[in-house]
Amino acid sequence: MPRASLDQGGETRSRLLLRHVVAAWLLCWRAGRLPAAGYLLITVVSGLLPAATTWFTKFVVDDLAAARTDGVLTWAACLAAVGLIAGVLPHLGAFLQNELARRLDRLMQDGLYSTINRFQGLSRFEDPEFRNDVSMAQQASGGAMGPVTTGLFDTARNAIALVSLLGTLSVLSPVMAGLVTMAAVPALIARLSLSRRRVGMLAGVSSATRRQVFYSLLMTDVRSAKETRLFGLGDFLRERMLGELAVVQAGERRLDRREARTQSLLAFLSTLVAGAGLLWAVRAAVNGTLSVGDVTAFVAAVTGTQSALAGLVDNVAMAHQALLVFGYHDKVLSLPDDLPSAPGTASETLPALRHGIELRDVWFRYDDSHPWVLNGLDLTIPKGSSVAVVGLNGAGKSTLIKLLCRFYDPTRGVILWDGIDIRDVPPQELRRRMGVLFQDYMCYDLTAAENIGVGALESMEDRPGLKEAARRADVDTTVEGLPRGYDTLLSRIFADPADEDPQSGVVLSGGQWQRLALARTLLRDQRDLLILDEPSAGLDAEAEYEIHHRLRKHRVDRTSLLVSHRLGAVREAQMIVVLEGGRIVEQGTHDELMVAGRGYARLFAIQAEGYRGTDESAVASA
Ligand SMILES: Nc1ncnc2c1ncn2[C@@H]1O[C@H](COP(=O)(O)OP(=O)(O)OP(=O)(O)O)[C@@H](O)[C@H]1O
Repeated sequence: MPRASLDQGGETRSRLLLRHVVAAWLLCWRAGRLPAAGYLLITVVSGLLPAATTWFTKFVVDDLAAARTDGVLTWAACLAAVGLIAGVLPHLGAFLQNELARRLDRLMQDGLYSTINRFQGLSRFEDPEFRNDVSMAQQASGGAMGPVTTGLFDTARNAIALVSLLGTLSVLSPVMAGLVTMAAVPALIARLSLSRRRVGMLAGVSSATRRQVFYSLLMTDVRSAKETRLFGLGDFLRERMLGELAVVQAGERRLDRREARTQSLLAFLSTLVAGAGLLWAVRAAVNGTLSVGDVTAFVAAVTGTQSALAGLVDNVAMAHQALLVFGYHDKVLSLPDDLPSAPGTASETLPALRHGIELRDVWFRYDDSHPWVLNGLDLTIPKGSSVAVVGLNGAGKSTLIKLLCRFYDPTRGVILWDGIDIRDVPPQELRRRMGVLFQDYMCYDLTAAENIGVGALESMEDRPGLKEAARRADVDTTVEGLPRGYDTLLSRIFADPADEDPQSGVVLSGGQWQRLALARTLLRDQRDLLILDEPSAGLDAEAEYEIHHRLRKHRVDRTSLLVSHRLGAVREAQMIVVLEGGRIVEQGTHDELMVAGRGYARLFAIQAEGYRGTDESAVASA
């Protein structure tokens, strides 16, 4: 089983666990001082109750046996009061416990997702180990964290109960106290080992769990529903999901079997010790060494001690397990930044672009085991110029954009912004200066206004600004025509079922979504660099012409980078760059490239011919 011990930076397992205990308690305290203090108080009082019950019972029984009537009622009243407290405290405790768990849950989720948001690159999100760690950390943020709060508090309560009961038992029989304690040691060791195995198993099946979720999402998500139905993938996906579930359950079953064996053995051992103790106590009472009250107290103390010890072992094991899971949360939270700046060079801000952006001998591959995607790329994008990048599928166009946005750092070479290495400024600073439309843009299940507004959160409430961006992307009339205009929810899955207006959730067409995504980008049009990756792929011919016409006007005097397979759309660019196999193979204006008569001219002729008809001679002549 992989990485159950979670040794980070060579730290020993016990030190790591101790650090997690301290971190969990501090977190718990931060989450809610009042419920934590209240629960702690209840824990201490509840811990003392079993011993108090034992002693008060002994006094009542002894007084009754000796026919002493003067104090017996007081002892009985004390016993009743203890019973009353014991009856009420668990409910109060449960409320505080739930409240604490809720607050802790919120704090942990906040921490986890703030950390995830802190990672500015994309590589971590493509790393299966990171995904597994996050999925384990998500478990720590949910209900599974209960044992760290309740487990640790309950451990304290059971420890208090145990100490007081052991005190009682050792007064009556030190040998028995030792025996009962010793019998708990193997139980503790076995349970700790089981909890370690369980977390190891959970981590080991984490990929299978993620795949199981993936298959089940494919069966329920509206976006995949078309293909799953058209291709009849339902049974295929269901079987795959069940296959992954079987892997997860096989791991659980193996562990449950081992747990059942171990627990039965331990239960047998503790019953044996209790039975032997009972025989000894009854014999001692017959011999007159113990009173009747002593026997009652002895039996109660043995049972109480055993159950407190079992509870303690249980709590320690559960807390141990939860702490191991918490370790993943801690691990994710302590991950360093994924795109660190070179030491001593970092600058907090990036000035506005004055001269241009230069890619100097940029080499890039997604992973050491992957082939090179960019092979020593040299490209200058002068300020105020419009540059177009064209090339066949897989040539590296989108990768180039991802590098410009600093989602990855070049494996070799540099990208300079007015001579500043972009690795020396925070990625957020760089992105603040850009407007980008990705090829695989997002369609948010939000309102139309929000779908545009997410492009620049500070403009979310600026309705005229949103409308202007929509107008430039030629989508304002479409949005105005929606049942609730800009406030129409662009999703049917989150529409309120109680809402009587059947139009409250609307689904846009592919081209309308694309224009909305373009509006989102144009909301940032005052930024220094505008990047458009296939901005018109989903548009009809008329709309494409219209959008490109608008964009051309819009890009005048703005620094822009346009990626498109439609060569008619890029011909106005001041510089066209042809990428092939991660290298620039041609560069120039449309006219220059046509005169050169190489790959660009050939592709242009093929596309032009496609629009004109099938006159092969035109293609051949190009
Ligand atoms: N996240 C990734 N991890 C690993 N390889 C990737 C990743 N993204 C892209 N690639 C690989 O990098 C190469 C270039 O991909 P890229 O998306 O940059 O091409 P493109 O020129 O934009 O293609 P298209 O015209 O099809 O959009 C491809 O071989 C692709 O398989």
